[in-house]
Amino acid sequence: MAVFTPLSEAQVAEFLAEYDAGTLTSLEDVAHGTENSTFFVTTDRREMVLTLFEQGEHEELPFFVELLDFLAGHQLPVPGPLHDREGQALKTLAGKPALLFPRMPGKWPVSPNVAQCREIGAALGRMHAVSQHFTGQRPNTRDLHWIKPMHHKVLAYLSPEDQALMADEIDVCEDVFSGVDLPQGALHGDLFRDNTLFDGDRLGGIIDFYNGCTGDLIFDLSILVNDWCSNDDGRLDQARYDALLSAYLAERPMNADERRLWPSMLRMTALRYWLSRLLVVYVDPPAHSLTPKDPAQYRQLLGRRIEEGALPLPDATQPA
Ligand SMILES: Nc1ncnc2c1ncn2[C@@H]1O[C@H](COP(=O)(O)OP(=O)(O)O)[C@@H](O)[C@H]1O
Ligand SMILES: N[C@@H](CCOP(=O)(O)O)C(=O)O
Repeated sequence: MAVFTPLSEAQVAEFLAEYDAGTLTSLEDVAHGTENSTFFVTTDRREMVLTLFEQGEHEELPFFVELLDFLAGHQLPVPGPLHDREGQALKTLAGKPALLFPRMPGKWPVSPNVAQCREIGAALGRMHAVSQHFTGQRPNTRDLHWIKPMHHKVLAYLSPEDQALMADEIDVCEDVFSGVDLPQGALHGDLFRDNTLFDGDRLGGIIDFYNGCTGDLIFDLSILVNDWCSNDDGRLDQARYDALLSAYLAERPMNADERRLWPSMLRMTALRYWLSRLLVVYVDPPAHSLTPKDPAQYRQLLGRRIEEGALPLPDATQPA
């Protein structure tokens, strides 16, 4: 997808004059944004990314700014938004809410290797160790409170077996998670490979925090593991799984409840993406022409997590 709101160099030069970020030397549309208009902006001093918010909940943007400010302030590899000379990060450009970010190096890892899994596991562990102290609040908009009512919208499109699987999984989740208080903190909320940038095996940055929220830390970790450590057939790759989790646990050990509920959380977030992808395909397709992500991939992943059963966690004291 391309840019939805085109910008001229003159518009961006005038916008940049409000920051202490140098003089515009080049402006480039970013072709592969999916929801917002994104531009690479280069000045005589630095490289940046300009985002115009085209959709979504604009009233949520101050939360994302606060979260990114907090994480960047703790030296995590995230693009902390630039603030203008008045101290404002969230601005308006071409009538749209706008944020300017530092440009992080690298590209997203299509087939992540063990070293990259170790790196992202450690980064999320460090992020969660500090994000437990973040004081902002935004409830998780994709947890069981969302899954349960939304699943009714897709049942009609599923085979009888899949209808039963979805309903049974929701019952299992309600049963195992009820009455348990898992460690909380700020979450990325969608830490797929394509929301990271790697320069070789070095993590350049974690981007796209627009699913950011507060909630169960292992919700975030299980999204990461399902996407980064599954093979094409949905089975977990043991080496990537061990590397990612050992690195995470070395930064933020899990408590007993988290260890016990870990296999259930992997299943719940597989269900979450099976459902969100089904909703995109059948119920609420995007206005613009995007190829929807395949729900069947996460249906398969859920089946694999069920087959795998009580997955052991690696010992954080043993380097993978
Ligand atoms: N801070 C950044 N540094 C480098 N590249 C970025 C940064 N932010 C976004 N990008 C690039 O722009 C693309 C689109 O950004 P993203 O925030 O994911 O938009 P969308 O929500 O529209 O998909 C990303 O895939 C990435 O290539
Ligand atoms: N990474 C997701 C896409 C974003 O999901 P959403 O539910 O927050 O819209 C995927 O691979 O499905």
